[in-house]
Amino acid sequence: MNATNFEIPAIDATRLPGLLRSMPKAELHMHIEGSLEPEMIFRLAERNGVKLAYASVEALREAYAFTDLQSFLDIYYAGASVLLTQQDFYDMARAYLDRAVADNVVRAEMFFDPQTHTERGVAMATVIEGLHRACVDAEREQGISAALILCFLRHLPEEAALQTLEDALPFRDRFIGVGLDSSEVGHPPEKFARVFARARDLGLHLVAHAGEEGPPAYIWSALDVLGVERIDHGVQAVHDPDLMDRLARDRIALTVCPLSNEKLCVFPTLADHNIQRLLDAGLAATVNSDDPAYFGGYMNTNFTRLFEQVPGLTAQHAYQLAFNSIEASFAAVADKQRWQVQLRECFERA
Ligand code: HPA
Ligand SMILES: [Zn+2]
Repeated sequence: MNATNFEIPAIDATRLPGLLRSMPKAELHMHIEGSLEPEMIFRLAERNGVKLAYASVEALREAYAFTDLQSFLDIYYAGASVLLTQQDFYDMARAYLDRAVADNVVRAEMFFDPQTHTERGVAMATVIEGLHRACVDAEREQGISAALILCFLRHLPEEAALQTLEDALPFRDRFIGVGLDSSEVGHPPEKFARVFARARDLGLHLVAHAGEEGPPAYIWSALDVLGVERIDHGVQAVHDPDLMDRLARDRIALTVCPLSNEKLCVFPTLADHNIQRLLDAGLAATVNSDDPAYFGGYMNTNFTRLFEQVPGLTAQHAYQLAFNSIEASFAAVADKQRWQVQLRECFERA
């Protein structure tokens, strides 16, 4: 099914990797703390006098052998412990936005986890002002449109999320929405009903991780209890035909993360990924990098490896994925229309 009404011209398969790289795209699911490369972790640890549990960049990288979400999160939170000053948050976000620009990402909506930092004594202002300044400078100097989404850690109580939202309100104009991340199983979306209701009253966009490792029921409650506009991951939806119908009917975007799913063993191999099934059922699936420094690649690596490994994916799917990402972004309508024109021209030229 094609929700764009644009049948792309016949494209030689050898041109597909180049197209995947050059097409304009939006990244809607990436955790800025997950863009900390081992080299930067060591540089910041030295700058801030933080002691690391690993002797070298190589030793740290070797520890990136994950069996599930929790095995990753343990290392991810340890890596984030080197972030202390506003400059640290700025440097991390500028480095990611540089990589995004190189991958022809025209819009980046970046998750950040304030509780990971405020629990260590870092001020909310330090986190948000550093990240925000990076967005402003990247936009001005490189033309990328960048925005922030504040995520609550779901393994912590809802009271902590409510307090985090209140603490962030002096910076209300610095982020566009709220999300829900960290350990999924055992922490269903409905645990956060009150804080999402409060965020909605504040006019914030709402998203949540659901159906990464957790069951379809978590996707239903993210939609019907939290009222989210997009589902982060959502790949477990295929186990519930009624849910598939609902997601297709309402064009609820799924922000799918192929290399993340491979590294966290959500699918046995990348070739087993169900993204083609999602797209062919008319769901607004998108491709994203999640935690690019930990999972083996940024946006274009996610696209090119996915299309190398999943045999049925075509140029029409590539167009649909990029179209969906722009459509599902929270950017201004005029910007979205401009990027969709650029996308179409990119395929017409190919
Ligand atoms: O993939 C993820 N899932 C849940 N929480 C996360 N925090 C960073 N990455 C992830
Ligand atoms: Zn994620």
